[in-house]
Amino acid sequence: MTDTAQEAQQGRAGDRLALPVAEVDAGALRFATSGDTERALGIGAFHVAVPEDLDVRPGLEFCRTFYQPRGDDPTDRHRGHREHGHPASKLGYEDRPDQVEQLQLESFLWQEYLPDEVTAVLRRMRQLTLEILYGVFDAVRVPETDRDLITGGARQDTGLCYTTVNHYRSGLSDRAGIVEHSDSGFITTICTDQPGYEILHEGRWLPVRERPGHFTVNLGDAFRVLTRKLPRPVTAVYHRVPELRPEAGVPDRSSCTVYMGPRYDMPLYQYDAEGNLREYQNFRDFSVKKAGKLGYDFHSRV
Ligand SMILES: O=C(O)CCC(=O)C(=O)O
Ligand SMILES: [Fe+2]
Repeated sequence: MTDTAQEAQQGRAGDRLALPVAEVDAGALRFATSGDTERALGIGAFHVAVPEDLDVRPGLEFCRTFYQPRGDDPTDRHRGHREHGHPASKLGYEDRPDQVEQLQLESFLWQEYLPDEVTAVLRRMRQLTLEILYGVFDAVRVPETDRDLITGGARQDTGLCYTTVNHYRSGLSDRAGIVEHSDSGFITTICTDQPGYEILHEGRWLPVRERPGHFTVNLGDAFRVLTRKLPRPVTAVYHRVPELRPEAGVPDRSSCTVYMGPRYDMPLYQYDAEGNLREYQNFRDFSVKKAGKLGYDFHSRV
């Protein structure tokens, strides 16, 4: 095989990484081949087709308004989120040290704080994320009977599920778009409007090849810890967005995500080599330590 053909087969051509592709069909996650499943678990990231009847535009449009000052309309939920305070949330708005500014809201607060059409998009993304999570549990053979315990009840929405709405402020120079990190939970589904997402793959940072009409899905630390001693451990993908520069006529990069992980009052779990489930570490302790390593303050309200 030529080098180029080999690289294309491995999903690396022209120094862009082509991720494995899956779809959710009648609630079940399907990769094109079993080789794709293996690659997806090894990379810790893959693409999933956006369902045909899901229009993500209200989500992406909200990424372009949430940080704007609210006008005279006190009921406007599209704008004013920098100043809002979101008192019912333990997360809320954050001005990060990198280019990104973020609004993070738990799923039980979407209806209260977000425009209805944004809540509708996020709820569809949440359902899809749950189906993908269960598909990955199947792939690594996590027994059905353990899943409610491990996730804190992702199916009943009693685990931790939140959205992150990202605005990359291209006007801020000399800083990363979003600094390299792994996500802390089990899984994150990302909807974005522009390239920029990069993965650390075999020791090199590679931009991921865009696949229109697809979400990008990341596997996170909670999955890595859970499966570390199993025959098929999954990778918590290390990812980043490098500094973005302003371009005339091009809006700032946007993304909105749905994240699922353990609640902060729960343990992370891990299977031992015999396949027995053990408590590993309190998830809040794990998260505080990790934020410190990244140079972030951990959410002050959690
Ligand atoms: O904007 C992106 O593509 C990635 C965002 C991200 O990594 C995050 O919100 O954790
Ligand atoms: Fe991330």
